[in-house]
Amino acid sequence: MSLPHPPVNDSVVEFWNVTFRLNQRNLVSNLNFKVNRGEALVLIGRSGSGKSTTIALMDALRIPTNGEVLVEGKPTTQWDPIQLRRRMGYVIQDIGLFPHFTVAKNVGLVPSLQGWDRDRIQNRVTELLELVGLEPQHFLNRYPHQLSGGQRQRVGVARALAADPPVLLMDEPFGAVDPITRLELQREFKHLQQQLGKTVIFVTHDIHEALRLATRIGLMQDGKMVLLGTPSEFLQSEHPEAQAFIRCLPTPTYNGTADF
Ligand SMILES: Nc1ncnc2c1ncn2[C@@H]1O[C@H](COP(=O)(O)OP(=O)(O)OP(=O)(O)O)[C@@H](O)[C@H]1O
Repeated sequence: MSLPHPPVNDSVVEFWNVTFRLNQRNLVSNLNFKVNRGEALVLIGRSGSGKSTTIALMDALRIPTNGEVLVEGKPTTQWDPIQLRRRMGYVIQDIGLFPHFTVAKNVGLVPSLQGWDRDRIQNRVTELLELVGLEPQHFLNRYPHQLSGGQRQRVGVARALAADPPVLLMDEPFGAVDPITRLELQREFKHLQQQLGKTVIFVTHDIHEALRLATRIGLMQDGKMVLLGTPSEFLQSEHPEAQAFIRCLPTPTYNGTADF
């Protein structure tokens, strides 16, 4: 009789007692949590609560003062930073598209840096634009300034997905668009995440967004993670900071599960 396999450690990112200190101040302290493969962990918190710092610790833009951040089981300090960042697509609010590159060139940038041949890049770019809902023939040759904010955000998501990284780090990626487009982007993003099975760490200070997108929500306050749980656990929490966010919801009966 064969023995059962040992349990597989399926955490993609792990924080072990992580503190990051700058100018004699802890920007985050004693963070302990794991992000499982395929989950969408949403970090929520007020401005300045440490969300972006937590993300920066994942791709070694910040190195812990104490403790360790493991990515795929290896401390970020032991990763080659370039290899590490190739494992992680990064999307930020102010998207950072190159203004003098067309959409096609922006989206195909990482694959071309990785030496893919031209046809493969072209196919990948077309596939990704379709995936994020931008008709390739209309958008391939446009420049970022010829796009709306929401279209730029989509190009940013396509670019982050281009080399098929297993992890996506998204820091307020839908911040700069009107609420209708934002809802549309959230909907498409959720669909994409489920379809592609990516592990996503997503930062927001919008409670609606957190409830819509998260498999789990991590609530940050003053550099600490004060709550980590599913959306329904979050909604049931009596933590004062969770309550403060819940009060921002339009009706007390909203349960975060409504279709959108
Ligand atoms: N380079 C820096 N030098 C000094 N303090 C910094 C620096 N970067 C961030 N901080 C401080 O660290 C704390 C956490 O910042 P962080 O950007 O992680 O917060 P956040 O939750 O992402 O905020 P926001 O929602 O406003 O983006 C804040 O008090 C911020 O002022």
